[in-house]
Amino acid sequence: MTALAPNRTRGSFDRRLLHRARGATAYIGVCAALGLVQTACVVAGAYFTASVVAGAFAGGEDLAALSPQIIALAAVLAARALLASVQEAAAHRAAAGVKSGLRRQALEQLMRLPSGTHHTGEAAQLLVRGIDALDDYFARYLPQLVLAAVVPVGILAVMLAVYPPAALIVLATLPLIPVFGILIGRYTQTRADRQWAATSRLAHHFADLVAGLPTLKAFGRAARQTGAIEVTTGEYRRRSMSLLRIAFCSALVLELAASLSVAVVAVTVGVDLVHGGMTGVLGLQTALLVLILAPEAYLPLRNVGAHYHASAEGLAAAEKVFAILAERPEDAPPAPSGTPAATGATAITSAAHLRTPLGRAPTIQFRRTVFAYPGREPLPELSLTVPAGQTTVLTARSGAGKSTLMAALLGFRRPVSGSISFDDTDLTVLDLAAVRRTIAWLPQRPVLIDGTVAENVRLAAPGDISDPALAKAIAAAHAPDPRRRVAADGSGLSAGEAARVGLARLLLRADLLDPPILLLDEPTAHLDTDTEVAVLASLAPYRESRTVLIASHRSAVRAIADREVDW
Ligand SMILES: Nc1ncnc2c1ncn2[C@@H]1O[C@H](COP(=O)(O)OP(=O)(O)OP(=O)(O)O)[C@@H](O)[C@H]1O
Repeated sequence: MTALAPNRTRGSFDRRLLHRARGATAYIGVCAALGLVQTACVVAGAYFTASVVAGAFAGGEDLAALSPQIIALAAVLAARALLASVQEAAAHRAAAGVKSGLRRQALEQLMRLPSGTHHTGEAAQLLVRGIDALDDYFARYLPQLVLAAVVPVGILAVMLAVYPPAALIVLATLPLIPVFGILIGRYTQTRADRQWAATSRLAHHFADLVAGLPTLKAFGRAARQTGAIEVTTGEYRRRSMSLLRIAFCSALVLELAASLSVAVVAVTVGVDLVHGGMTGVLGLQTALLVLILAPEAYLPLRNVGAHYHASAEGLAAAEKVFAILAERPEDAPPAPSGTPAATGATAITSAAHLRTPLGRAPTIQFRRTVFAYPGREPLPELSLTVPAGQTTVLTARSGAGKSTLMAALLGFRRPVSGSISFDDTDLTVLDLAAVRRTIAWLPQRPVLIDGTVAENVRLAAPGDISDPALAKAIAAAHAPDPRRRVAADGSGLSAGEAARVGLARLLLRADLLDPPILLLDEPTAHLDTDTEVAVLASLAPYRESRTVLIASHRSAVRAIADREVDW
């Protein structure tokens, strides 16, 4: 699992997040509008507070005389509270929209990518916890970013109008906050990276340890892992504490810079008051207004820094999602318009098309096809014909590429050279979704979900599946009791039972969708001879008039072959 390290290169405002999601741009508009109203509220609140205090202390006004200002102040405070809740609601709406958009796009892309490209656990963590972390980005960080742009400008304008020296002091000291923030950020960058790496190592270590616990126990090595865990968690603790120290120091520095700046404003205002630069009720009111406004000018900038750290994980997750979205799927999109696939002239574009009026299943041809996995020697070149309507058994040695070949027919793998064709139409110009609908596939290790055997078999085809159809497939495959519970890791079933659940799925798919191609990868590898014979007998009617490709070394399977292929 890779750590979700914060985005270091693109800064904290990722336009792609806004472009990718409907409603997010509107949300920024809402934030800007609310920011303006909030600025007005800050200024109005300061004004009314100053006038009430100055009126009461310097002007000697009583409660009745001051009540209009007090009511106005209460209204301003209520408006601020209302704005905050509107802001919160808008933020959650926007975040929900962006998150579901990102999840949908990432899921679609993951389904287009070859299986195994991404670690399942990592992808699940990214799409669930990682993307959820964007809440902080939308609900806290972005609004503060907008406020940081609007509030100081509004306050400076008011200060410039009522007391220019304070405006100049704030103008001169305000940039210190982002400058200090950036300097501290740079300093913490490497440490934060190391912290993310340590978190990742710890997560890996734990996951591996738990998965391997039975083996470790069997070999009497479980106790020794305690030391290893101590080392990893110790490193994690040290790095966390060091990062926390920096976080506290950084907050202190920003706080100090803001406080000193406000103190300079306060001293200037105070000196002016003492030396008679500001006199009377109006003088005190102006002084108070400036003193109340000064910290408000620094506040949004300080908050931006604080909320950036909170939203870093969400940003990092978004970055990883964008990396996935940028990956080029091996199953490239269908051919551009004008090509045979697009016009439908010669292409296989639907299951119905494959079921030709002759009821003929396609001939599949691999011509000088070479497959290669990253970092591995390419597999040997292969030319092979799988004749229409016949059963071909692949008997090549283990590791020769039989499963790879089946994955390629489903579009999960692409040859680096050579071609694959269905009835002389190249796979690359076919609509992959349509091709997949024409195939029923039993992988070597059928994927299982948490649930009952029946629920697992029902994955064969979309839509409602009748109980009799389900029962027929389960019986034909000699699968276990449909009510039995299965875990996603296959526990609850033996390897042979799991294989028969996969076979029941294939048979059900064949019954419901009538695909003209069957691919079976080691269908009887874990079965005893009697069950194997029974299962192969059940398969016999399904093989008729279909192009069937089976990978197996078993003699009972080889006995049903019209053709055997080795390489
Ligand atoms: N995801 C992968 N990454 C790297 N190499 C892989 C991957 N999948 C398969 N290979 C390699 O490609 C080769 C062919 O694998 P494949 O599973 O297609 O063989 P096979 O003929 O089906 O083997 P078996 O009979 O043992 O199932 C093997 O050397 C295997 O190690």
